[in-house]
Amino acid sequence: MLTFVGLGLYDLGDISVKGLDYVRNADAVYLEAYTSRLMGADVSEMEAFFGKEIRVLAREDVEQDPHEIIERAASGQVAFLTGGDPMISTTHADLRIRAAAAGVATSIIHASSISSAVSGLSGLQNYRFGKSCSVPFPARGWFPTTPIETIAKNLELSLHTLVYLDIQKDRYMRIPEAITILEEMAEKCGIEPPTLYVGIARAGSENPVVRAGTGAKLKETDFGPPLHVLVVPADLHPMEREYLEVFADL
Ligand SMILES: C[S@@+](CC[C@H](N)C(=O)[O-])C[C@H]1O[C@@H](n2cnc3c(N)ncnc32)[C@H](O)[C@@H]1O
Repeated sequence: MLTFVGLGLYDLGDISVKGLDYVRNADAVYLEAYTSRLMGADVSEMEAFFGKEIRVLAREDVEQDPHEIIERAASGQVAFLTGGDPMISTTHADLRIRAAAAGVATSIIHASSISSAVSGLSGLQNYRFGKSCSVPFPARGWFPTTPIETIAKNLELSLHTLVYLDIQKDRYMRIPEAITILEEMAEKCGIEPPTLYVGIARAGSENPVVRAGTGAKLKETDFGPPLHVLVVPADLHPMEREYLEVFADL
């Protein structure tokens, strides 16, 4: 059995009781740490908490060569851990399909996700979000503008945009850098940059920071350590505005 287990948003207290029980009884435990990270616990703390050795997976281990995971799941109980909910904004649908094709049973143990936490922290209504996008760290000769195009299309439809920020081996994109990149993308595409953002840091922790305002204001705001995420809101419903005034310093 291959079970996708969500770790939730921030630390070891965020896994469900069902998830914890499964991991503690698993024959093998893998951790996918490239689409999201549990910033409030490192791998050795997780190993001590679960009482299991954990193998940390690189993107290639999952997307190109998942045979080991599937083989072990064919003969035992395998836990595949992911930050947040395991099936939100990740590529794990492919792994589940491959396991099913190999005749291996699969299941999902869900957990809290950044995609729902943003609504609670910002007051922006869940049903008003359009397509989400991700801002990658620019690389030499590579500067895609799809994120700002997605935001522009959502704004035309009066929909909010959830903007995920890039995670690389040892670096995490932060809100001020993401806003600067979005502004450069807007200039490159000849469109107006967004006039309002909501920045959220460390959702799920005891001290998440949530601030709403212009790009200039948020670039000057100290959001503290990662993970960070952004929302570009469309026109605000009066209740959404009031919530941002009360809880996000709008
Ligand atoms: C691709 S998404 C993966 C989402 C994850 N599977 C989930 O359900 O929460 C990862 C991105 O979401 C954002 N993110 C995830 N957890 C976060 C948190 N606790 N606080 C702020 N941003 C977070 C970051 O921008 C991060 O790069």
